[in-house]
Amino acid sequence: MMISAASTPEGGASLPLTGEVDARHGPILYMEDVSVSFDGFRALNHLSLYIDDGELRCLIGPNGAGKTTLMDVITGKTKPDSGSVFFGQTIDLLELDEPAIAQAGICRKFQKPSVFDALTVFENLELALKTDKRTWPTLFHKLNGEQRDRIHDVLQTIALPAQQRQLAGALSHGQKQWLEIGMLLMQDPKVMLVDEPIAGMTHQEVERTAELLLSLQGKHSIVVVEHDMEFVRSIARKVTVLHEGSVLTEGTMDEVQNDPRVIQVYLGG
Ligand SMILES: Nc1ncnc2c1ncn2[C@@H]1O[C@H](COP(=O)(O)OP(=O)(O)OP(=O)(O)O)[C@@H](O)[C@H]1O
Repeated sequence: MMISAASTPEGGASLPLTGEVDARHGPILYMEDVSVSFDGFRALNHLSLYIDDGELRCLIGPNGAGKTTLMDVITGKTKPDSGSVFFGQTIDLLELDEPAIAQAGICRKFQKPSVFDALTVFENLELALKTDKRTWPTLFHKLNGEQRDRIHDVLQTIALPAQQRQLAGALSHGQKQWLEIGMLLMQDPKVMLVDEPIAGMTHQEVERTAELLLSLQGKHSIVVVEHDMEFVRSIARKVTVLHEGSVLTEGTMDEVQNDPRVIQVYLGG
């Protein structure tokens, strides 16, 4: 879970603060001409991608298209062979390690929820507060009013105020996913990368997740990787289709679904 990485930045390096990201004259996040090879296999092939400040972007593509590798490059897990990756206009992500990138305001939600089952919903959010954990050794530190308000705001956003005293382990699968999104929100990220958020959810949970992600756009820039086309249609403004490590096309869901190249890639024909 990126929360732990974000909350334990390696000391020493001067880390850019979230508020300093400069997206005034362009995208909040961009990758240009990025290539990644694994043992000679090109997982990303001269890929360029631009994400606007506050947008909700969906990323689709067949298995092996490079979606996970793209996320890994943005979060610093994988360093590309070539190309550039910038956060705002000034922060070169290739110069930062994973904890520094998380600290700068880019967080990632993996497919499987990883909340602390033995803690309450409230305590999970409390743990995720953007504080320096090196000077905060216990859970039972006294929250100030602002921190309490922040937790209550996030509880409202993820629609779990009624469950705040419940153990996270007793939540449904969907509720655990929302709690983990809430834990990321506690860090007030600029960019959230969300990997297959609805896998294993009930129909009702899927609808609620769509509402949640839609409510976050504008305040955060969100990149969602998802295979479920119906879900993508329900949230997408702009869809990027990856194929063989490159952007095949971008546009509205209707545009990409009617694109013969996309049809061919998905049908394999
Ligand atoms: N660490 C690695 N070593 C070798 N090959 C890798 C590695 N990581 C990814 N690949 C290969 O790179 C290609 C792109 O993989 P990636 O996981 O990014 O695709 P994806 O679009 O996320 O696929 P899926 O939808 O199946 O998750 C695949 O062919 C994969 O086998």
